[in-house]
Amino acid sequence: MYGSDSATDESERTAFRKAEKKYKLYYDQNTKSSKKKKQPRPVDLSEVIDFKSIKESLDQRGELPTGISVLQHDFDRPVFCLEKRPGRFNFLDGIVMLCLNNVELKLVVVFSSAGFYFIPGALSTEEQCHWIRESLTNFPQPHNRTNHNAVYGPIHDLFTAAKEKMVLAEENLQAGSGHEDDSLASDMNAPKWKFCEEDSLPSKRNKSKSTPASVLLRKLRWSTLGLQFDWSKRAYNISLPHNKIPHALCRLARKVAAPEMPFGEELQLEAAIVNYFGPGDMLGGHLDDMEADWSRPIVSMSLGCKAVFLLGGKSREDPPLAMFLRSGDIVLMAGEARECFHGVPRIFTDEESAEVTPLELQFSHEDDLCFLDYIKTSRININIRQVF
Ligand SMILES: O=C(O)CCC(=O)C(=O)O
Ligand SMILES: [Fe+2]
Repeated sequence: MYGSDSATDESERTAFRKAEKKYKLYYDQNTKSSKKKKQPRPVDLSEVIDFKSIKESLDQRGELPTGISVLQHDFDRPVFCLEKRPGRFNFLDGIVMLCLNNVELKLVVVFSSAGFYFIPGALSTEEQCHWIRESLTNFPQPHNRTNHNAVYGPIHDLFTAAKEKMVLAEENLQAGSGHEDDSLASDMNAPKWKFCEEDSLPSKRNKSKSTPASVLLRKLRWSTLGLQFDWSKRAYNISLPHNKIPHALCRLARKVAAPEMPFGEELQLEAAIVNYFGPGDMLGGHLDDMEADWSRPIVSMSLGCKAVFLLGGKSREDPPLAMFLRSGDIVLMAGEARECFHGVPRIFTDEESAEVTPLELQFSHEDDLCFLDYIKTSRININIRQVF
């Protein structure tokens, strides 16, 4: 899955790496005054596929760019589909079949899809807000693991603690007590962490050892739902305690995955990864290759700030296609597309490019300002998959 994307000399040279560097956020160093706010380096976005404007030109003029088709499907929005994946050889574009039908010889050209589908604006603003709330409050709760588990063990109620300006501080272990619900953290001497008010900490030294919940929230990079993934072994660990994927999420994923499922079969949604991106964060090129059957679809939804997504080919040498992902877009990667490198080199957190105005309006109630505060400069991705 992730992790193998260190910027070694070799990876610098691949077409995928070059595209990542093209879109990645860099700041201009040579601002004359050091007091001047550092400026993001301008990036050429002219080659980025924009499915929102493709949908507009389909709605208004019935036009579609070459290489992209629209699927008849019971989803109430158009489902776009790439006719071939990046890097695919031309002679494989169409498979020519000879059919013997009642003595008549027919020549049929079958265009197989690349297994990559894009539904722009699939989620309403209300649905987006629902999944943003869930991603920040319920999804990072134990038994679901997060990137913070490795250091702190399971953390409860991070979002509330951040809202209440709490700090996470080390607590002396009571004799015999251990981490209650983290089977990997079996070391009884491991420090235990607890949220408290900063002023309640007894000494300056304790204060310096504590971490504000708001910092931990900003550093939340992933949480996992359903079957838990053990990153150290790079495998699903079915013996770890886990919660079921919420029904509503399964229902949504099944509906989106339907065009890529054999007739009568239903996708079993067993695991999901929630990725959290702050300004400057990226997800390096990778394959999701830890599942038993790679051809099974992955359903992936975008929330919050706009991003650039790269879809490469089966080799990092294949030049990837870049496309915008906006809040409410859903992507389906199935069949061949499951074997393609992909990643997110850039999210846009500036007011103009983030395109989060509908979320701002929806989260305008006083009680929701904490969600708005987060999502204005963040992106969340939820991707759901069958493991076995
Ligand atoms: O953030 C995204 O849109 C992609 C996430 C992804 O590829 C993954 O988690 O495997
Ligand atoms: Fe992925």
